[in-house]
Amino acid sequence: MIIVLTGIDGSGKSTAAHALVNSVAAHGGKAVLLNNHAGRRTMSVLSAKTGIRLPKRLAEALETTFRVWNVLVSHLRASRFEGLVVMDRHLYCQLALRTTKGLPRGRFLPWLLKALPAPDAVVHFDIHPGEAHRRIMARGTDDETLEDLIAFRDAYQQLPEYQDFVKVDATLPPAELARQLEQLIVKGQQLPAPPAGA
Ligand SMILES: Cc1cn([C@H]2C[C@H](O)[C@@H](COP(=O)(O)OP(=O)(O)O)O2)c(=O)[nH]c1=O
Repeated sequence: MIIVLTGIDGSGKSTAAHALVNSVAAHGGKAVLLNNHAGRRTMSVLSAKTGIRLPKRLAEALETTFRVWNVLVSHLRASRFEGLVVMDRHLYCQLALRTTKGLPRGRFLPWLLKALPAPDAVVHFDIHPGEAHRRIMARGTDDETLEDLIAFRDAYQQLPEYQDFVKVDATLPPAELARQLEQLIVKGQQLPAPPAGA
């Protein structure tokens, strides 16, 4: 079973993904967490340190390359794993990021989404950008502006796939969020159909 977690930075995907995998393992189940990051945090830290800002298109092309590579490796690993696979981020995130940069979806990412095995569910962590921004500032490892987070949230909501995402309230206490995610897995058969073309 493959569960994909999406949502703007600071929405709590990584925290929930770790909690979910640990909880399944604690109950004797098999679960693995696969991270489909695009190197954005590393690039933003490098950019802040060096003062070098890559042109928008080049930065996006690099992110897409990292993202696609990680997604492909994750699906390869998932195909060899018997148990719950939790993917932290996926190609949907890149499609939303492209929108924030005024770029079209293009053909490649939608094609790849269709070609890859469909996740059993894409869970979207819904959060007010202001709260996500507060968390990112407290995390202190990277930097996102409130404006970028608002644009990212709006871009997710514009995705044609968004209507099929399973939305969860990301401001719930982590234990309650974990409980909801575990319920989703237990009731796997009752999950809504995966996003079209995913
Ligand atoms: C889930 C959660 C996370 N946090 C913190 C932990 C992290 O430092 C930060 C962001 O969480 P994180 O899980 O890293 O979010 P994402 O993977 O979506 O970027 O917020 C809270 O303060 N409260 C919460 O309820």
